[in-house]
Amino acid sequence: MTPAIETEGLTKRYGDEVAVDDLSIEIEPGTVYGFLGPNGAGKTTTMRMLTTLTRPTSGTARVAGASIEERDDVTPHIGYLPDEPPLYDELTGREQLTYIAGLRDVPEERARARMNELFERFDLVDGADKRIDSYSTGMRKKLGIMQAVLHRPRVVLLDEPTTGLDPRAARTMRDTIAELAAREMTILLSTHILPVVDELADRVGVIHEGRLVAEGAPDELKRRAETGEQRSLEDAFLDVTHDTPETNPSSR
Ligand SMILES: Nc1ncnc2c1ncn2[C@@H]1O[C@H](COP(=O)(O)OP(=O)(O)OP(=O)(O)O)[C@@H](O)[C@H]1O
Repeated sequence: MTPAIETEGLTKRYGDEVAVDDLSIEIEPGTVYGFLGPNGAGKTTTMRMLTTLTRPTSGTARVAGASIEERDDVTPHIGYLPDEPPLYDELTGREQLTYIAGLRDVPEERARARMNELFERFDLVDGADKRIDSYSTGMRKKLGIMQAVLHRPRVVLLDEPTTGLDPRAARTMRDTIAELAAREMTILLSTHILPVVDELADRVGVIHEGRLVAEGAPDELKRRAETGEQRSLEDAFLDVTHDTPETNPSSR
């Protein structure tokens, strides 16, 4: 089966700084892949390369079988929720989604039905016809994920999807992610909220200083951190992301 996401030696430098360093990962279709890492580890930069928003310095990647060098081939298959969703403040939520549906060539009737379903799901029916500049952070986030999945992409990249959400909205977000995965979408989920990954991810990749320092099923990572007592994903995370001058993923 063609991997949903495949990177080979993916590297991004900003001047002397290496934001992403020789990243090679393979994600099978239908997987929720938890992309974990401390602040500045390179998660967002990786997502921006995979969504063709920034070009790698070196290395290659394919998303839904298409090379990230071919923007038009990649973008129809992906949905992206960045940390701060790009929204037009002067539009209403419904107008924003209608605009995105148009860009994505979603037929009008289908877009309308899908929008209504999403407004219901995210408990945003009352806000649908209000201007986005009146939205709270959580409402903006909800609208952001709606526009990321409106066209039912094969691969969804979510950057910190639960940040800024109240517990109920965070629950809806987690349920939605689980449902998208059940529908065979592949999800790359970047977060530093470990329980979210623990609950949802089939596999976890831990990135630290731009490099993949551990990878496996959540339980596998927990076991690796085991020292006789009950260990959590947090222990595993802290174990592999403490500052070391040389971190070799193959030795872990
Ligand atoms: N446009 C840019 N110009 C210069 N440096 C950048 C740029 N974007 C990212 N970086 C640097 O690359 C590194 C990785 O950043 P990135 O945003 O990818 O990390 P992250 O894992 O998403 O962090 P966070 O969890 O804080 O969002 C950081 O050191 C950051 O300062």
